[in-house]
Amino acid sequence: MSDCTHDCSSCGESCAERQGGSPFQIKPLREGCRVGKVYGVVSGKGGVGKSMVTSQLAVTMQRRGHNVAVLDADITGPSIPKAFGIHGRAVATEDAILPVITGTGIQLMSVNLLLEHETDPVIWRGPVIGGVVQQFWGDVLWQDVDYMFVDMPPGTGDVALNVFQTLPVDGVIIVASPQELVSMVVQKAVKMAQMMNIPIVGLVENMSYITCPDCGKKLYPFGEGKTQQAAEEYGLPLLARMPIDPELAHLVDLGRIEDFQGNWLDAVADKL
Ligand SMILES: Nc1ncnc2c1ncn2[C@@H]1O[C@H](COP(=O)(O)OP(=O)(O)OP(=O)(O)O)[C@@H](O)[C@H]1O
Repeated sequence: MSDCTHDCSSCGESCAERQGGSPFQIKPLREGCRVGKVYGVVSGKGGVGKSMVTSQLAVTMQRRGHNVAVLDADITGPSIPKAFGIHGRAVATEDAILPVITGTGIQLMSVNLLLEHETDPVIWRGPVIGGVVQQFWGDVLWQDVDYMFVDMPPGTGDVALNVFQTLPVDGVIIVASPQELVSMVVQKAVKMAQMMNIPIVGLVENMSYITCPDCGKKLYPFGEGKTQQAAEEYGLPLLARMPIDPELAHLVDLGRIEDFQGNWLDAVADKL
């Protein structure tokens, strides 16, 4: 264990002297609730399209006839409700919270659905964020979910670690930009999952190329060809390559991710 500061509120260790109990216990689900498989969507750093991939995967699996839920564990940067056009607040019973249901029937929970104003910042430490995610798991009335996708906090720090240890994650999907795939940042995310014994489903490369709207030619602004090799070095399958798609960005801005038409994530869905 690293040097103890005796400040349990900012510490991720689960030692014997810990005050306030371990932050790493997985709560049981509410009576009558069911969640099948839980997949975390992770990235080595922020802004690479993790939320985009989480919501697209949810939509893809829902279209295949499964019951799907999204747990937005990116507590300090929640963007899932906006992608689905949801701006209201979740409804609570006396001792539980109801997930918000999207237009196509996906169950959602995000801190943004509980804040008075969705622009309010969330300034909490890692273990507190882990506690909120624990409540999202144990206090939300998830109804007969086949697949739950978790938008994880970016990076491999304290917050991500706490969230990993509060959810029964069956596997992770790692999202990276082409530059990231050939850098150490992705290696850190891969190693974190391996150290926590969480299976890695595969890699999704986002913002791989742009298709010229005039001639249809694929342009690779960050270079082509190195990422497959990088994936092989990690011993992981590169399951999808998503282009930079202005139409997709526009749909997210309009809150209409459920209308997207691309099938880039089919290989990921097949593997799940
Ligand atoms: N393939 C894409 N084509 C067009 N726009 C994209 C694509 N991927 C992501 N974007 C846009 O880039 C921005 C960042 O994406 P997103 O929020 O999914 O990243 P993130 O990794 O979840 O970031 P953070 O971890 O910081 O929350 C969003 O505005 C999103 O709509």
